[in-house]
Amino acid sequence: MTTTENVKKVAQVLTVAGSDSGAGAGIQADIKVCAARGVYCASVITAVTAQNTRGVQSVHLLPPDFVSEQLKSVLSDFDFDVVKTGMLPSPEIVEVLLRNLTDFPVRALVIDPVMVSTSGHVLAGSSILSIFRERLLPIADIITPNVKEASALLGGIRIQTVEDMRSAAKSLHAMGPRFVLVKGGDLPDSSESVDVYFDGKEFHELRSPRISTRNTHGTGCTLASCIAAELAKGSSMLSAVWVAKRFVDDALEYSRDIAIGTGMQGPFDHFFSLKKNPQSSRCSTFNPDDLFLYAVTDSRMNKKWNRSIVDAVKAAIEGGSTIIQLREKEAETREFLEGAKACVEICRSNGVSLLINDRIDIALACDADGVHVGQSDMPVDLVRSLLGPDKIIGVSCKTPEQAHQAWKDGADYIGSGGVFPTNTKANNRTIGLDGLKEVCKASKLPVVAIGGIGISNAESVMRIDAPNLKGVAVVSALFDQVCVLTQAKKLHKTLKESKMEN
Ligand SMILES: Nc1ncnc2c1ncn2[C@@H]1O[C@H](COP(=O)(O)OP(=O)(O)OP(=O)(O)O)[C@@H](O)[C@H]1O
Ligand SMILES: Cc1ncc(CO)c(N)n1
Ligand SMILES: [Mg+2]
Repeated sequence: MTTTENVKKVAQVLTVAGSDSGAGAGIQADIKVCAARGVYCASVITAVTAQNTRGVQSVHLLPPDFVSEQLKSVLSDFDFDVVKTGMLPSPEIVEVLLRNLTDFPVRALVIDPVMVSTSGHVLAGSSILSIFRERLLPIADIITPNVKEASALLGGIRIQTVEDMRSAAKSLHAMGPRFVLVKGGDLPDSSESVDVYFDGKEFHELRSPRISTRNTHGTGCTLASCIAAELAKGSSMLSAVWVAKRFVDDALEYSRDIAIGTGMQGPFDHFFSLKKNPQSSRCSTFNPDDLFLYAVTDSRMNKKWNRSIVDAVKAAIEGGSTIIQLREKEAETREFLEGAKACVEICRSNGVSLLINDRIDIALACDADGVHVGQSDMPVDLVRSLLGPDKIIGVSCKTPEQAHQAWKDGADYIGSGGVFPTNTKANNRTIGLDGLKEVCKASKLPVVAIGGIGISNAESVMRIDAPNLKGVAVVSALFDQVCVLTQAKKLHKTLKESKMEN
């Protein structure tokens, strides 16, 4: 027994699912995901499968009474934030789950309606459909069917396009869950992996390039468990879904070429973040491609155009900005913090990272994704020790020496400029395209160009032919304008066109 003093609450998930002896999917995947996301995971087993990378050889259902015993044991003892379900192989097992959830109400319920394994083996047959539709879906916070499962729940309709996925999500929402995510991992002929999210009013399409790998066994279980873990830590639903999508994406990318088992469907590594950068055991989720269209806010410009920081950020994101930096040189701390918190919420719901210029204290207080510092701000190694391994740190560099130091100190990217003269920063030396090229050549880190860049000259910057130049950062080109949205869209288009030419 513990006293109520000095107790530390740990986010807790309960997974109710089947065991996969190959450990790529099912209970084993769920526990690994939660551990990787810093969340405790208890497990109630509904069935045991004899399964490997070649397929499912055999399935053994646990007696419903024994599933009920397990549920009672943990639900009466633990304080779960979220219950997540995977394989629920019979109506009797769904029935005991429903009964236990009535006896021990939970805060959030994530339902992954597992029916068929990727290898084609039936894990839960059509006998579960009516109890799912009538009793389980109506109490779910989110359901995460793949296209085949969505089709089965809707009586066998055809789902072959993103448009079909949107209408399926809408029909499934009408069955009662608060949110629906139809996963498109198995959609035929697509260069992208697209999931469709519907909240009852709005749709979001979560897109990522399809990763070419055999190691996709367990993507569905992983996605749903990661959503559950993020919800348990207090995320909003859309932000949990985005984090989960990125987690699967990063895990697949990291595990693209690993070889476990001899079959067609290998497992992937859920602990990629511990291994990505062994020297420093960093587990950054930073994606250098996010530097593509980097929007930097400016308090003076917002004042001039009578715009709140929140409106500025919303418009920049809607126009295609891929990362946001708040640079509020003149704002009072209290006001800046309030604005920053609101912007963090907006950015999270859109899967866009938010950085704070210079102010480590604000970044910590609003739980921003990272900071950007200049050469005369706090040194990068000290920033890293204050922010910890997960946050993004960018640093401004004008010379190859500074670029090398930034890498040694543990920065994630470099902002290099001013490339062209600018009014935003007084007395700032311009390094020109040649200076930018030199920094890129010397840098082991990804680089974003900054300083006087806009629609008219963005192409010349992107053409310097440096593989680590990932994009441009802009201030006036977006925010010293009548319409931020229009300018962001135009600049995004220009950048995309120049990228395709390269
Ligand atoms: N090759 C891939 N590249 C990138 N993302 C992928 C790929 N395959 C699946 N995903 C993503 O993985 C997540 C799970 O989707 P998927 O449609 O594969 O679920 P599932 O069929 O339930 O998976 P499972 O194999 O566990 O049954 C989705 O976010 C999907 O977009
Ligand atoms: C036990 C189990 N649950 C879920 C899936 C779906 O990936 C699987 N293959 N095995
Ligand atoms: Mg699945």
